[in-house]
Amino acid sequence: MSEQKGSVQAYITLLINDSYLPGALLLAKILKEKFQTKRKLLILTAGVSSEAVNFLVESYDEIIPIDADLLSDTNDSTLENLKLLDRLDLDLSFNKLHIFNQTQYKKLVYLDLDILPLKPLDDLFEVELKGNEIAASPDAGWPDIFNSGLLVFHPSQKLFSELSGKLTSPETDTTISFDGADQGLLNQFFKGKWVRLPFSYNVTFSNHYEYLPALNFFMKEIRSFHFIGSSKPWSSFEFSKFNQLWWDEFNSFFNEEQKRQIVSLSRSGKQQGEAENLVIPDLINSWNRLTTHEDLAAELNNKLEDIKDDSDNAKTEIEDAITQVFPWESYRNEPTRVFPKSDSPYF
Ligand SMILES: O=c1ccn([C@@H]2O[C@H](COP(=O)(O)OP(=O)(O)O[C@H]3O[C@H](CO)[C@@H](O)[C@H](O)[C@H]3O)[C@@H](O)[C@H]2O)c(=O)[nH]1
Ligand SMILES: [Mn+2]
Repeated sequence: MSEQKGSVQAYITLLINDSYLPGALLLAKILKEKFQTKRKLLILTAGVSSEAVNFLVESYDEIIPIDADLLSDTNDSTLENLKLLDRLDLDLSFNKLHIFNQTQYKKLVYLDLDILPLKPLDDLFEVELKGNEIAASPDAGWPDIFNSGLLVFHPSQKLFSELSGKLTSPETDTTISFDGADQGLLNQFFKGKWVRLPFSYNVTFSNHYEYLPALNFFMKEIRSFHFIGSSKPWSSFEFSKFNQLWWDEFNSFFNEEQKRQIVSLSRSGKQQGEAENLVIPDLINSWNRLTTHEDLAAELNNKLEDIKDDSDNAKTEIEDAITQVFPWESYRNEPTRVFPKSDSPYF
């Protein structure tokens, strides 16, 4: 990879309040320190506290403030769709459109802050795009569309104005965004211009539906996990082996004092809409407690003790969680390239 290439290509992400700060800091650590990327890391910010910015400057090469009001002009139909999705917090997600306006770079890889890379992602910059094509992985919820948490694209003034123009256009119905957020808008806008990346680059999964045999079989291929949904690993102390994977990484990069500060900032960060209801009063205490596998095992054992009735299912579930040894280590092997070769079996 030449120096010149590195200077016109960058990773970009978005932070629109302090509540996603833990994700922003971990993502940067993983890309820079764990996977040693030479690409620059950019972060678009709006409504972020100065304390949070102090943390960001240590990890990101450029902090680019954006005008959050520019694109938050959501109409009634947008809000109706967000209600249907039960994600009123995504009202601000149209700010993601600002990534298309960063024309000082030729090619960008956008990552959501709830993405945990498990392998290097630099080969995404090699994806070939013609004209205004966009590369992304299919969404687990509806695989005929792409998930907008990981995107490869060429920024352009024309693209940005066309996309932002959609938000203020007189078409106020679902022809703009079928889900009321950026994913719907981008899928409708880039219809026919989507370069389909393997699912393994952006594994969107749900705690309610896991296709475990596939997960086991394709484990070594997984490049990143995406913690979609309103509950993020840093905002929940629910046990899941996936959340634990995020915490293991977070704990490996930050000391107790840093964690306390980052988590406190995140907790006091403004939450949007119904997300406020998800704030659990003693979350910080739980975070502080549940920071190692041993703590987690102890916590689960306590829960097990607490189960007095004979609710066998719940008991089995927790026992499984304690004993299940998930072969995470095998994720850490070197990845095999699966694109841009079009004869790849994963296309
Ligand atoms: O309070 C917030 C909310 C969002 N974000 C940023 O916006 C991104 C998108 O929000 P997220 O909670 O990650 O959305 P998802 O749960 O991943 O939901 C899906 O739907 C969203 C709306 O279409 C898309 O933006 C996502 O890529 C898609 O995965 C985040 O990663 C952050 O970068 C913040 O900084 N603060
Ligand atoms: Mn996301």
